[in-house]
Amino acid sequence: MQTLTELNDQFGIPHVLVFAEGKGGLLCAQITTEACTATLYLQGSHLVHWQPAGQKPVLFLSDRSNYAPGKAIRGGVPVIFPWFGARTGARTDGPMHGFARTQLWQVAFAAVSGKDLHLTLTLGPTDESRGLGYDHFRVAYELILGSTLTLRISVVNLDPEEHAGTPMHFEEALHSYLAVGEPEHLRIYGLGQTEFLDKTDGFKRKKQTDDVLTLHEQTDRPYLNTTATVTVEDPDLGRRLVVAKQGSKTTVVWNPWSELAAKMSDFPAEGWRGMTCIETANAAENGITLKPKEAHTMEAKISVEPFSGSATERTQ
Ligand SMILES: O=P(O)(O)OC[C@H]1O[C@@H](O)[C@H](O)[C@@H](O)[C@@H]1O
Repeated sequence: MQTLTELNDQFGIPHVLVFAEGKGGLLCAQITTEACTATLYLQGSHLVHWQPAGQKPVLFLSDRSNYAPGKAIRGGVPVIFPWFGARTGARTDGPMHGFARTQLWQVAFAAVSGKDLHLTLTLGPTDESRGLGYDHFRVAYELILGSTLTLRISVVNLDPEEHAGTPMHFEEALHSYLAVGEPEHLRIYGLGQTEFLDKTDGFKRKKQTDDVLTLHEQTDRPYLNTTATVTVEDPDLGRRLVVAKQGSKTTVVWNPWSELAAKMSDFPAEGWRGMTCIETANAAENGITLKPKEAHTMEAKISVEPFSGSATERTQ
């Protein structure tokens, strides 16, 4: 495990990148650049805060979140790997949404380029992952923190047997919790004519026929086979959040709404009114299979634009 002293000696950048003890004694990186402020916990490589200069925070973070070894943080951008949701298939053991979000990641690189901080963390096999059957892999997670946020996750199958080795199958998600106004006022563009699994209705496969998605109840939808940029118009906060992506064919829209929120011990009862997740993912039939030595990269880019319209002004 990298100690605080080692982290600050090797990667610290005065006034820009400081490693410190965060909530629950967990190690975190505190970031202040000309363009933004941000906080990332090394457990889970979990970005919990990103705020471009002159903007309100872009990521929702639950004020009832756990901060403890082995427990997932609620909010920010959990890194989901190597399965999405409950594990399915030949083995069904292991935690919901995989082990990556509760493992301690290693800091591998930090540098300022222009107004952005580039930060890379890596995760390799651990006792827990080996016990769950993941022995030969490495994940690199590169964050570019500035006036926009770029999150890039690369996975390589390191099976030593190049030809006779085992293909590695996985799912992944950058589970971004967007901080928004009243969810019913949002207009979400980019998912028209796209099929999704409705997890609130027994995983039934359905199709969104409208160009714009509005939310009125608990929503839990992996949209499949889509590479589209998603735009969230938020009249309450007067901004448009744009989630663009590469190497991703699944987009998940999740809002627990009142009933599920009330059942979540780490979520404020009214928290669902200030968040909606737009997740950049490869899940279900879009899961990735890598031959030995193969790698795959998925990227999400989140940006903020001003928006002065009302919730009902635009129909695209
Ligand atoms: O409570 P967790 O494990 O962080 O998951 C939160 C939600 O994450 C979403 O991505 C899933 O589609 C939902 O089904 C799930 O409830």
